[in-house]
Amino acid sequence: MQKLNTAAQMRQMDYTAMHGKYGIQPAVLMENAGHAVAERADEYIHGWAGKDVVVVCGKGNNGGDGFVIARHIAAAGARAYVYILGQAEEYSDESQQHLSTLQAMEDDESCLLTYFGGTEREWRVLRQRLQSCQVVVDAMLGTGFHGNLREPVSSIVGLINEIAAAGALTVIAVDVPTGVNSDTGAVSGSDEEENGPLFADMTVTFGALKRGLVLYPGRTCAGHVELDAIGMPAPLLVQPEEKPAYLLQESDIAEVLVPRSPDSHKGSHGTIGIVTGCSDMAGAALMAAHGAVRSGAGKVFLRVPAQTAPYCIGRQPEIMVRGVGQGEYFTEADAVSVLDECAAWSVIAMGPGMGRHEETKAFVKAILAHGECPVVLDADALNLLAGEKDFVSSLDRQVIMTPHLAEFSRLSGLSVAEIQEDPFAAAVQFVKEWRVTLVLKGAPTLVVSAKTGNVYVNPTGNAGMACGGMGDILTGMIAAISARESRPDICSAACAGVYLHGAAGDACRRQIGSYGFTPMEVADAVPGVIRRMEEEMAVPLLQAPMILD
Ligand SMILES: NC(=O)C1=CN([C@@H]2O[C@H](COP(=O)(O)OP(=O)(O)OC[C@H]3O[C@@H](n4cnc5c(N)ncnc54)[C@H](O)[C@@H]3O)[C@@H](O)[C@H]2O)[C@@H](O)CC1
Ligand SMILES: [K+]
Repeated sequence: MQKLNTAAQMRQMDYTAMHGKYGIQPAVLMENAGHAVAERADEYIHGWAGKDVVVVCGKGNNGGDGFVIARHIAAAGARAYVYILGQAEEYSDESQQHLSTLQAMEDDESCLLTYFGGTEREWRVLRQRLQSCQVVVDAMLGTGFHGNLREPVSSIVGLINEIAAAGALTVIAVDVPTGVNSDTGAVSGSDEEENGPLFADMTVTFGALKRGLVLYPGRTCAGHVELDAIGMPAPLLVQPEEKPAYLLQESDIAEVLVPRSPDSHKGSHGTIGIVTGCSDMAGAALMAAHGAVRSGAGKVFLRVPAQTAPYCIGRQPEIMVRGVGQGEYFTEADAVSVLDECAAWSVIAMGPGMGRHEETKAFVKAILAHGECPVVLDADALNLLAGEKDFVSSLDRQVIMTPHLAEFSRLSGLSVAEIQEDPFAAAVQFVKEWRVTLVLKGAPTLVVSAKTGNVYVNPTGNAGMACGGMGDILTGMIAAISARESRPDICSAACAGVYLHGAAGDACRRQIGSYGFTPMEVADAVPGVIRRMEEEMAVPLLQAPMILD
């Protein structure tokens, strides 16, 4: 797992490294940061030697990193044109130290400094330099940026974007691309185009990933992201933050998908009860069930309203379908027969294609109020439960809710814009109030643990998955994974489901293309993704065969 830090958490980490017990000199940390960018970008740009490079240095410590970078790339054979946006005396001590080293190199043709005052001539020369150079290093603003870009940074960003879009200019961002809020991924100038963020090809970030690099729209500005520890003491790199957030990695998923016991039987791998559907949405119920089957469920029972059953029976032989009651949708009276059998189930999933009838709400509440096994709630079950915070938060069972943005808006009472402004904060607050594990589906999907409040961000998935039915598959997958033999923690099951679902979507995109792969194809790709993980990772997910041929 990779930590996803805020600017405040980074400031604290930097402060502890420098002024706490570790006592690293500020100029050394900055040296390491600048050196890391020069080193890591070297391969990306195919070597600094012989290249003309514009390094734009802002007034803060991000600019100080730029001074270090200029020295290193000059030593590697580049010619560095350094544009300095602050006055020497405005800089921090460590930045001034690195600036004076650069100033001492001024006689050397490899490093040319310009204190940028914004005269007409300076703008003209900057434009010409950007047009004729091969690489630009963005050391304007890092974690200190907030709000909308001010001049002259705003126009410099516009100029770089314009020239990079037109030609062969590679943009390397230092820590965070200028104009991206490192906490929320919000970008400058959402309303005024001329004030927008910098679009980098590569970002080298320091100490920990920043949330703004994985949340949209910031993520689209960052390009290829590399993380460098810049010599931070190891305990600081791994120590949990106060409100932790993490980016999921494949190795985290392997911990959930442990090997199947060789003597296991279908009962060991979970009995999944999918209770959902209504007459005009039988497909959603079937897709949820198929998601469970393809995730390795031992047994999958599908319970649908009686009039939906004819559309489901016989469609997929491994799914055991039964119609409940007599109607087109579930009503409270139907709950008795489901409650009778669900004592034997490992998990219940409800919601896909269930419809929003008031009588169905009473049904959902009756099922939730009785029994102990975990429940996965999606789609219409969520729509029906909007406004039922007190009921849900008082339930004595583990609940996973998997809303997309619009469903989450209905549930939380926040507008979509309010959620997008700071999705981490909205998701964490919701979990605190509703006492459920939350899977907030989107780009990217966030998982928030009911137990700890920790946030996990999923890196897999693609825009080809933005179509009806994908969420239904995910519901079945999470249900099946939570019922595995290893009985993973409910949040781990949600994370594994989300990660595998996205990875299966990525496999479909590679094989079929970005348009037109189906939810069923994504489910069908899941076993292959697990097999690939088994082959590529050190952790075996399946037992070695007893007879080798
Ligand atoms: N010791 C440390 O704290 C270290 C910091 N490092 C670098 O320092 C950066 C953080 O430094 P700072 O806290 O000085 O912050 P920045 O350098 O990111 O930005 C601070 C400057 O940005 C200006 N600013 C803020 N919002 C603006 C806007 N909307 N338009 C125009 N200007 C705006 C402020 O007035 C201030 O001058 C990190 O991103 C990283 O690159 C690294 O050198 C590693 C060590
Ligand atoms: K930057």
